[in-house]
Amino acid sequence: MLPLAGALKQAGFRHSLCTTGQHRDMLAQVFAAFGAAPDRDLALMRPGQAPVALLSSILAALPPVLEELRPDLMLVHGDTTTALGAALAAFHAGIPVGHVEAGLRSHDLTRPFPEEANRVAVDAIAALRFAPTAEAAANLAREYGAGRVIVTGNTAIDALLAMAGSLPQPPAPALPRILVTAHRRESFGEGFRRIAEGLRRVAARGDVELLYPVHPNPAVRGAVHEALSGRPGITLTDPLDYPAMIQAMRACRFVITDSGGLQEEAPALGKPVLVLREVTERPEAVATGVVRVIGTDPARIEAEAALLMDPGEYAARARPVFPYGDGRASARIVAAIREFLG
Ligand SMILES: CC(=O)N[C@@H]1[C@@H](OP(=O)(O)OP(=O)(O)OC[C@H]2O[C@@H](n3ccc(=O)[nH]c3=O)[C@H](O)[C@@H]2O)O[C@H](CO)[C@@H](O)[C@@H]1O
Repeated sequence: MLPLAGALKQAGFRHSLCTTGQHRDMLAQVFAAFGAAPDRDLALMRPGQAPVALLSSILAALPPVLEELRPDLMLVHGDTTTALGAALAAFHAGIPVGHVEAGLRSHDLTRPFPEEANRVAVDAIAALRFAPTAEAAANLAREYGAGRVIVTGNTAIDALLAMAGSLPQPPAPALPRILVTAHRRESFGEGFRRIAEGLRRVAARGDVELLYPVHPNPAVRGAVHEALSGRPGITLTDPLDYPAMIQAMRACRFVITDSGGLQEEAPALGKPVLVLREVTERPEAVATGVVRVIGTDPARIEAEAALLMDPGEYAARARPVFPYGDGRASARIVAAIREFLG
């Protein structure tokens, strides 16, 4: 959202940046990287808080803020519980909602959980739906008709290209590096055990190193450290700050992940992605061949990683593709907002 905030400011709109504090430790460094700061920090994150408890705190904390600020529009991004809570609170206050990253659908309400349901609910409420792709816009048109859907690209790609452009080319690692992230709720338990076994098999090749920045959610951290800590060829780290994450993507050979953002970012940086999910809401990069959805079967993870170690196969699948935006999403969103507010 920070590129969009910058574009709004430049266009002469007054805005107020409000954070709920969901993932607050990961948020501070993002603001720092963009030289920005929140205007309001609701500081609602509590240890061990389930998404539904966070949702109820947002619904309690936001109304007085909205009452005070009385905005003409509330903008939310993506599929977090924060986005859902903010959209609901704005809707109840009679404030129109603009949804950035609208229309993504895995078409399975339980995967990713709870994000798919969050997206559907936010889109239902939104007065303006900013779809990253034509396919996302088509999903919205099927559900709500074509009105108030604008294909803009994702502001996440604005952020990525701006930040990557300001960083030097990272040095090449000694051994080919595979960047790994996995933190989806629907993978907790058996899914993580299978993913860990797959990663151990990949590391056992001996000709690669795996770099895994581990999500701070205690349910993720515990399981990952127990399964993978101390394994040769596997480095577990704390989450990387955003510029370091971009450098890690640029320096790696390919990415293995269940994340959503990385399915957009890594292809824009020319890196193949193996997705540890059964379904994705981002089919566009899959269609280019740069991203492949492989599930969590350890043998499949091992085999797909082996394929990407093959020079010919790699050359065919490692190229920059930009299905999720050209870095100008914020400008398009600002133009649409200007028209909407009149
Ligand atoms: C279900 C799903 O697909 N939802 C996605 C979800 O994102 P997610 O939960 O899949 O999260 P990630 O994509 O992994 O990361 C987020 C960002 O943080 C960077 N990052 C990551 C690890 C690290 O150590 N250092 C970092 O800097 C990374 O590069 C990226 O920019 O929420 C977003 C908001 O609503 C949605 O837009 C998006 O649909």
